[in-house]
Amino acid sequence: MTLVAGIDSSTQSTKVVICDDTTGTVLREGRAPHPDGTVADPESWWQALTNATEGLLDDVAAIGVAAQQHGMVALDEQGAPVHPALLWNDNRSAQAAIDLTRELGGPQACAEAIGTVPVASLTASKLRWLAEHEPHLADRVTDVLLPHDWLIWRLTGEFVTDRGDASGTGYWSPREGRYRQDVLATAFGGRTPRTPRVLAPAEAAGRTRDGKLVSAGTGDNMGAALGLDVRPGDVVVSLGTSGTVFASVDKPSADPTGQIAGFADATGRFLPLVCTLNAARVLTATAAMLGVEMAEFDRVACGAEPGAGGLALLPYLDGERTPILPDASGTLLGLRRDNMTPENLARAAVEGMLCGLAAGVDALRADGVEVARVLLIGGAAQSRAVQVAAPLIFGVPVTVPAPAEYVARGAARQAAWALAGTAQPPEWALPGAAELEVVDSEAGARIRELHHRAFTQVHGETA
Ligand SMILES: Nc1ncnc2c1ncn2[C@@H]1O[C@H](COP(=O)(O)OP(=O)(O)O)[C@@H](O)[C@H]1O
Ligand SMILES: O=C(CO)[C@@H](O)[C@H](O)COP(=O)(O)O
Repeated sequence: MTLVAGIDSSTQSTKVVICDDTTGTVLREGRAPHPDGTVADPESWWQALTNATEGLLDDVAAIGVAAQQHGMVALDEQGAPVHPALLWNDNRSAQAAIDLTRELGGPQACAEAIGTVPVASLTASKLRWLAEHEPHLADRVTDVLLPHDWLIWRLTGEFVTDRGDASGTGYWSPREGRYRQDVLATAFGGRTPRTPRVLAPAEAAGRTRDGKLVSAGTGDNMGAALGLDVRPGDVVVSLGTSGTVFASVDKPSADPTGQIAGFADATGRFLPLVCTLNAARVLTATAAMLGVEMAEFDRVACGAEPGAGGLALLPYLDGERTPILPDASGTLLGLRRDNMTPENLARAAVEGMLCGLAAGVDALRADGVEVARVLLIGGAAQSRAVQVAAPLIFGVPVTVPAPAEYVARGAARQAAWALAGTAQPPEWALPGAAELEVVDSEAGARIRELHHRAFTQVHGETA
């Protein structure tokens, strides 16, 4: 049996799976936490990767790495970061995104050029922030990498990336399949640092010092799409640190409203994606406020009726990316003496988080994406309260794949693909799944309406 490793270096932790390359069966797993925060020393990812893979890689033939998207790793001539990496969830670049959008000719021109209207998360916005606020550091930058590119560089010594992660920079065009040096120069005050070579989906990045093949790697959402083998009609909702909604399609998106980021995927297709800043941590923060563990939180939330007695939580605890409200905070509306219970509050947290993602499903549908079912993954997909509320709020059948690290599985599948050198990735059967049917679509519609009214009341119709 040949073994392949998949590594997911996401916001909160690094996860590793060791799989059989022909079936995808997971034989061993590892994980290690990342420090909290919206900036990071890339060395902390390397340390976590080293800890999470300890003793797991000896008999592995190939390695794939998927990581959190967009993070700005700006290196000097010696290969040292000139500034701690600014992560996707760091909002200091919000004004830079607005300025960059204007300089590039407005939202429509941006969507056409780079597939996405810049928001604070994009690497291009972060480079603009660096150029404006730390010009002496910007002058020293020779290479700009993303988190997965940096890890691949540490593993192989090569400066390479893939089209999936490149499409999240804001200076690589999914439609044209090439870097837009003009956009990079505009973002970075006329500077044009080197960018990593974009590999084909099954191309290898290189080898580790001890001879293991390393595949191109990709962004974590592209990794999940590969790990789930997403098909037409499937829309994935991932409830990790971020909440993401995405699908695999054959044409690039160009949404001038800025809701949908028109990314590329890791197979040669496209991955329109809506991303919220507030997902699993809305639940953990609410649980902490109620003074309960997550298992108890689920029990409490399931004790409330759909609609949480009229409570609506707009869960913008870390600001928000979609809708574009980087400076927002959370709002709880509808409190009365008779509905002010822990049960309703817990349920409102679940419903508020899911309503933001349901708006993302609507946006993809409006963009022409077929929505036959939602595939629910990520840490918070394991919450029973989430599983109860999700079919109501999404209004379509929800499939919860067996608990697994799907980003890491996608990275492992890419490694197996690079090893095989075949035209298509290996067929890996998915482990079992729970199917959740919509039981009361009227209750779901009422919850969506409650949140829409709450949103309009606080942020206006067009925010
Ligand atoms: N049963 C659960 N209910 C709610 N949240 C959960 C549950 N299990 C894990 N989580 C949360 O999921 C998050 C981790 O999800 P994950 O998809 O691994 O995130 P990321 O990939 O962004 O690091 C953590 O915030 C964790 O607290
Ligand atoms: O910025 C995005 C997508 O555009 C995020 O989805 C990041 O890629 C972080 O992912 P998680 O750590 O939440 O999985």
